[in-house]
Amino acid sequence: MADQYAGTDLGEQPPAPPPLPVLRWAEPPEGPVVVLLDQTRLPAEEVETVCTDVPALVRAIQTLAVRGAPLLGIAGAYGVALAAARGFDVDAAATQLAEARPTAVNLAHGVRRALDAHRAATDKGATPEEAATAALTEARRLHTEDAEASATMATAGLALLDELLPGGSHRVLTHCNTGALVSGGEGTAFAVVLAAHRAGRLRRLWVDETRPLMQGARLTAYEAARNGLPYTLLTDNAAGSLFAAGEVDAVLVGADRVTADGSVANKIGTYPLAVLAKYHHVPFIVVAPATTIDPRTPDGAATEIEHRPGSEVTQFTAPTPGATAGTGTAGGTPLAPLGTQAYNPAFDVTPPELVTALVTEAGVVSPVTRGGIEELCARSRQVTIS
Ligand SMILES: CSC[C@H]1O[C@H](OP(=O)(O)O)[C@H](O)[C@@H]1O
Repeated sequence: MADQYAGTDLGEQPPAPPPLPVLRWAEPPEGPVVVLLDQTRLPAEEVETVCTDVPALVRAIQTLAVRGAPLLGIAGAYGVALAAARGFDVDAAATQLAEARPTAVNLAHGVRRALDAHRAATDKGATPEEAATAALTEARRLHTEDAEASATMATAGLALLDELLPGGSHRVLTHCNTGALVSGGEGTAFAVVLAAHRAGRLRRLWVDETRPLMQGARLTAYEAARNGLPYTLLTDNAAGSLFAAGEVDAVLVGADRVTADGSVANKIGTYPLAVLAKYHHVPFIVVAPATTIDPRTPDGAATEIEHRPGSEVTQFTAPTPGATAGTGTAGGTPLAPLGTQAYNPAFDVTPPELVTALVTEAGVVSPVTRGGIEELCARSRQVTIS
């Protein structure tokens, strides 16, 4: 392929960048808050949003100011801690947080962990302050666990890439954003890409722009640039031609929910990549922490897929405080005639038979089967308990 696509040349490799302040708990004099990097403003601006109550955090989740399955779980847990610390109705807060977005099971999981910690403390006679502290401690534990899971998955994922693609440096295609912006650590699939880069085995990262909210163009390219990766952006509809040209060695994506049979719900546009990978005999690898596995949802058909406003498809909205790109708020630039109806599912489902391997911190499953999922769940409970 013509060398004009040889990857964004960043010249001298910059030193590893400081960690992104993606989400943190703070206790200023006026009371505890959850502070998050507003992802709707990236890459143009690095702006923090301070959430002083649960409705503000719910809005941040719904507008994707904070997003990405593992980080949604962490945000949900801190949201319960925030409600408890500020004397709000904790049960009502937990319901509002868990229902803010339906597909990423991590959100409900994180809310549940903090809520259970709060209830357990209360049941043991803890004061409201002590119960609030218990919820915060659990949120912090989940935050740390996710960072550790990210590092484990990065190592396991790179070992798998080296096993599947011996002897070379890898050309990886990824979809949406799965880096530090979705994680307590360096991410899921993107953490594997980072590990390959640091090991000198990333030849190129192909970055799907990921319509309509452009998580790839806005966020993955931002993380790739700040880490000095050789990356090339492409429109989603250009991916097929890359496979046809033999330019993709592996596909690495994240997940929002892995069901009991191994079906993978992930950003819309993932399923077509899995079909392309199958047709072109390219490994299709899903990287997700065990908190993304949901054994209670039997299969992909039972997975609730979030449908978002059609205006995200029919309009472009320049990043403004609290507005999701394309939400049709004042000032949106029409990309279609006004009144155009748009189909806008935020996720699709990839059946397990199209997944080469599922990489988690509890182990790698390949092929992806119901039994393999059950084994991961059993192992992750052991990991959690230990
Ligand atoms: C590995 S979690 C990242 C996951 O979340 C994204 O969805 P969204 O940006 O709507 O939160 C997408 O599905 C990514 O794969």
